Amino acid sequence: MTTVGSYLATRLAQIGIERHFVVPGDYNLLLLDKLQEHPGLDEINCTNELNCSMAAEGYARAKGVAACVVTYSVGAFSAFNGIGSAYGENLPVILISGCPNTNDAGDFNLLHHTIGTHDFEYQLEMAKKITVAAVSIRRAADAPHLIDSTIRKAILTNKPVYIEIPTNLANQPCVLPGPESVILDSVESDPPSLKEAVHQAARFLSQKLKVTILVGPKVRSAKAEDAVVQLADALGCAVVVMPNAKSFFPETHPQYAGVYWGLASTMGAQAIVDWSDAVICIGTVFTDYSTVGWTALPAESVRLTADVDQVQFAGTDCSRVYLAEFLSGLSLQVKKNPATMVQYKRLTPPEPIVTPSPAKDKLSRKEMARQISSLITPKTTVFAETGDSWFNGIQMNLPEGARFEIEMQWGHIGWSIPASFGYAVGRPQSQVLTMVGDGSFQMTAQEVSQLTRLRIPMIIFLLNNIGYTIEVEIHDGIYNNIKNWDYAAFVESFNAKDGQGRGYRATTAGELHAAIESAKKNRNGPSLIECVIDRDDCTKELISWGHFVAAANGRAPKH
Ligand SMILES: Cc1ncc(Cn2nnc(CCOP(=O)(O)OP(=O)(O)O)c2C)c(N)n1
Ligand SMILES: [Mg+2]
Repeated sequence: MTTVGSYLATRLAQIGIERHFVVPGDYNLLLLDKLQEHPGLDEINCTNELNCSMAAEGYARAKGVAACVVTYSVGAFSAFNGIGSAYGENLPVILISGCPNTNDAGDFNLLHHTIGTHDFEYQLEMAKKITVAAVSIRRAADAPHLIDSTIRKAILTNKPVYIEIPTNLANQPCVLPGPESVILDSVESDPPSLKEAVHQAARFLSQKLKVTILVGPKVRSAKAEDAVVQLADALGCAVVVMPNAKSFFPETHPQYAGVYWGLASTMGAQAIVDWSDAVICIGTVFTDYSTVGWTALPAESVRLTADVDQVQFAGTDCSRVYLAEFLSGLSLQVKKNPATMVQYKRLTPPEPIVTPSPAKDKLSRKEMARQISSLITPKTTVFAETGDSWFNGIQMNLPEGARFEIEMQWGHIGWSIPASFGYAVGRPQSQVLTMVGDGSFQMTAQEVSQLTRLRIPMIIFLLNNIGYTIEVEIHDGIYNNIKNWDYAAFVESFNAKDGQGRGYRATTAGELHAAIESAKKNRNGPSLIECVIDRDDCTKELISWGHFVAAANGRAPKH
């Protein structure tokens, strides 16, 4: 026999979690003890539950799955925000919340950390809306089945789930876990559907002259990145990626043709998609933001959509066809069709060389982006926060192996600080560079203290343009003005006696260069470099993007 808490700990370790993110509360303390007792798990404290859930979201980007443990209501309500992000970003995060003693409902007790009624179901009902499975364990005997079935749903769907454990059950006895295959076994495509999908897709493509592959964000969660390369090699066509799929196809591949993001695209990418008579949309998600207010969306007639478990195009719709299997099967049936790659090379001039600014020059956005870009190595992971950081990041070229993380679906400003922290915990071998605006930073800044605590050598580029510039470009108003902070001093305030965090302020090209050289040497803690930029010195892509998003937001009511 084991206990409910130890059963959960075993399952979390079996799915690959080594660090779980927590904020303690009296409803989860016994559970935290049980998790910490497991030799394969180490808890990571966070400063609040919003950051805890975002750190788990970031850890899932690094490790494929994550868990965060919070207390009832006052903790879980904040954590729901990170769960929303995990849902939108296709990340299996397991939200675990303590909850009232199983006797309290029946005893008609009123309790702390509740809304002050006898209803203790509301949190579970809320969780059902933002997860693919939400369970409340009311008896120890039910724990094994509920835990296994809920965790399996997260693994199969790459979506978040919710498990609620009463404060008096974590230490109650239950049976030992069975084989891990019960939660980890993969699922295969339906063979006749797979065969039909591959056959019809090969036929559709054989009738096309100008084929392009468009890679979307779901290729990561579908574990299909290698299969995309296989299909690209078989076709020889141009391959473009959506902004939230940057780095999910190697930018050093000879057929890489850039980021397709309407007017915010990298050079030549939009033109080649517009020129194509077939666009293989792999794991794509077309939203108002990713289509620049619906101005960049390949026509239905040219789209062959290959989704996580479905293939759809003119006259064909096949379900239970898993993405990696479909792409690999298709790569064996298609013929070379390099037309779009030939055309891309013809219509795309070589990248303009950005010359370094003289050291004494006032720091410009362009010079900041140039210096950050030059830091990226195969071991780098770039985090780009909502804001002009998105547009700066999209334009940066990535060497083989470098990764790029963006939260375009949920778009919670401040995500990048806790998420990059969680990512760095999951992938300590990466050098994480985070680009975050001043407005976003102010949302979740205190999580930098955990980077100091764990001595994580992250470099944070804080783009200080004294305001919400991305909002300004959508629609301006006094609400886009924010209080300035002394960001360098703020970060060093977390050192207290023994921390090694460093803060720098760069107002010229030379100061930025010097700050970067110092930050590279600081291997015992985070380095934040505040880049002081003019409020209006933003990318031209943000200006165009903001215009079209504002137009989409402003469409007159139809009825
Ligand atoms: C939690 C949350 N609250 C409000 C918003 C709306 N929003 N989106 N972007 C912003 C401004 C971001 O400003 P910064 O981080 O300074 O970025 P830039 O100035 O554009 O570089 C807001 C206020 C949001 N995206 N997420
Ligand atoms: Mg700003």
